[in-house]
Amino acid sequence: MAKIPEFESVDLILQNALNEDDYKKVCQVLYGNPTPQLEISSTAKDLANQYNIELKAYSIPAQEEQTRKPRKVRIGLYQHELPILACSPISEMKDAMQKMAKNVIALASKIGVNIFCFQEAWYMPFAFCTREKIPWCEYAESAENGHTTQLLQNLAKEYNMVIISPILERDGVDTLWNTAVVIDNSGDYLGKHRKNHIPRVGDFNESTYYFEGNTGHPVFETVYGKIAINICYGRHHPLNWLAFGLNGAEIVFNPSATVGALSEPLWGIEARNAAIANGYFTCAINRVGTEVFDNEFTSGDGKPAHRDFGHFYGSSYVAAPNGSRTPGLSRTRNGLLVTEVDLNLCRQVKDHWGFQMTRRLDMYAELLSQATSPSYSPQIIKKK
Ligand SMILES: NC(=O)NCCC(=O)O
Repeated sequence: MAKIPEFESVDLILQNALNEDDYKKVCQVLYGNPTPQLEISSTAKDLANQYNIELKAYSIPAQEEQTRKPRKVRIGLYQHELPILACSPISEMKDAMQKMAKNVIALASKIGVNIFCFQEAWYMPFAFCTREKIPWCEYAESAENGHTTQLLQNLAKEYNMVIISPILERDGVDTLWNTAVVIDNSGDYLGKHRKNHIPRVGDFNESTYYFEGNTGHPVFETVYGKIAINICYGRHHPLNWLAFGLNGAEIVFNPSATVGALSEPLWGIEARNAAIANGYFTCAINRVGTEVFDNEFTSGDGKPAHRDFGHFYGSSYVAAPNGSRTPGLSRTRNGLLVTEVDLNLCRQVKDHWGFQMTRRLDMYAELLSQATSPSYSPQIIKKK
């Protein structure tokens, strides 16, 4: 049966269906305060066209303050499909990915990006659905000094950019992890975070490849702000988001790989809700395209075996603590989303809403510690 072509974006459907005035009203309700477009130079536009990258740039402003200067930071999120076939030789895939990384980071630098983040396991096919170990485990690298980290260290230094690189990590005793490496703007390795929550749902059963992370909820202090990474499936866990907030994050990145049939209705909600609840910016980045493998696999759901996972729907976006968000990138194309945020907005929203002041952590801490006990009995009141 012929596949129905993927539509480009909900945004485009709305824009085409509504007149300008109605579109503005709908956006005000759906997206919150407007996120004005940033000007992009013709050099950057030409480069984006040459690389076939959708390029969008917005700003999320804050109010001017009397006692603090604005803290403007440009965030770059890059979503992409595989540049060559999923089952191509690993060295060819890595070469193609490295070339792509060099191009897109050079492009990001032309728009003044300060912090750049790739999607989950960005330099490889998302092959965990196959449950085959060979060759996919061969993609794993050292977080501290693997080839990918080394390449990005050079680029970070060249462009004075903090780079977040989500990889498949192989540690010194051959344990694999799903890890985000943080490289600072001078090109130094700053640290890493390992994915805390591993999905076991349908084809997203990654548990045979790597363990639940053991790095807690680190926040990385960079010259551009305090940043953290909540990798993919962790976005379904509100306490995971909370923990990064407790440690002082101002921007939390959610590098992901997820498909439409599974999660698309949740996509626009979860990272945005986390921004509102925790008083920080969130950046949701998803893969694009359909990755086809040589060998068939099943999903353990009684349906026929298949060779692809489904369509990774892109739609990367940035959400602010006041609930406003940028439009999403396309569902079908490689894209670079640049968003200029003023980090002062975090405290302004905290002062306005008082969510942090009113949150009763002590009450929840007590409940959570009781709920982790095997003798926990839920507090239910019944009619006698
Ligand atoms: N990579 C990954 O964690 N995918 C899970 C799918 C989802 O959470 O939407």
